[in-house]
Amino acid sequence: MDTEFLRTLDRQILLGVFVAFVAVGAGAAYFLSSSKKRRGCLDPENFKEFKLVKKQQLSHNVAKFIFELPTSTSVLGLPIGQHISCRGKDAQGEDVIKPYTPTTLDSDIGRFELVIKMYPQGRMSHHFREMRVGDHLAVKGPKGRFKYQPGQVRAYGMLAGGSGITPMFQVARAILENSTDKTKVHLIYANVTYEDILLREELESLTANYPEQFKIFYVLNQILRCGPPPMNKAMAANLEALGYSPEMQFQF
Ligand SMILES: Cc1cc2nc3c(=O)[nH]c(=O)nc-3n(C[C@H](O)[C@H](O)[C@H](O)COP(=O)(O)OP(=O)(O)OC[C@H]3O[C@@H](n4cnc5c(N)ncnc54)[C@H](O)[C@@H]3O)c2cc1C
Repeated sequence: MDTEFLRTLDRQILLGVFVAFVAVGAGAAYFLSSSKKRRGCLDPENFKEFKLVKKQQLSHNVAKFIFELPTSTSVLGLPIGQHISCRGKDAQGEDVIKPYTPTTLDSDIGRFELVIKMYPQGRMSHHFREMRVGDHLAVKGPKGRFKYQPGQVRAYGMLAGGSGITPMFQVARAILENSTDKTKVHLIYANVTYEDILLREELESLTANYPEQFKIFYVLNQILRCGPPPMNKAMAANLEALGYSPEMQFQF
């Protein structure tokens, strides 16, 4: 056989082997990095500390807390519809643990955010009020029974009051930002005053971006109720707990 032909063939084989190695290496690196990314930073058994890098006051009693993850490509690793347990100290210095739902998803890398409403007498509220940039928050998770599968239902009806909006926002965002998920979301969100509406801009931007899929109904000031007695009783108690005094409710 012609030696020139053989040399060309050798070069082609070598080039082929080299390209194959590069492709396999790149594939392995991608797989390792994405599986590492998917692993997340939470531990269901032990509290882990996350550094507060920004605290943004949104109103007199609501603030957004931004926590840093170990690297700029880390994800929290919280399944949709689940929450975390946060540990802090109350005004007496006693440990307190409460559930919170981040408003960020795993598509938000390197950080996670909490929007917290702080009540004057609240034990964990005290901890968040006192937190300063550079402090660490002890977090454990994931927690929760709700498991979301894209497209598992035709539509979700959601009922939220005050800070109860955070799990709804998390689920709604995950549905709407997934272009293959056509689930509709109808949210009724109750607050005492307009100023109390949490995540208002974020919710408005979801309604603007997904007008066919996401509908939100705000309820303010006065509630008109009608239903069977057990339902009326339960609604009255729940609404009062949300801050609607009996004068703000009317029962037909
Ligand atoms: C799954 C889940 C996710 C949650 N996610 C968030 C979140 O992302 N952001 C957030 O701010 N909260 C969230 N919460 C509520 C949170 O867990 C605490 O209940 C809240 O922060 C109050 O805790 P605290 O220790 O400060 O108050 P506590 O010491 O338990 O209560 C003290 C007083 O504060 C007032 N108070 C407490 N809670 C309420 C309330 N809901 N409405 C009106 N008055 C109240 C009452 O006067 C009460 O007597 C979530 C709750 C659940 C179950």
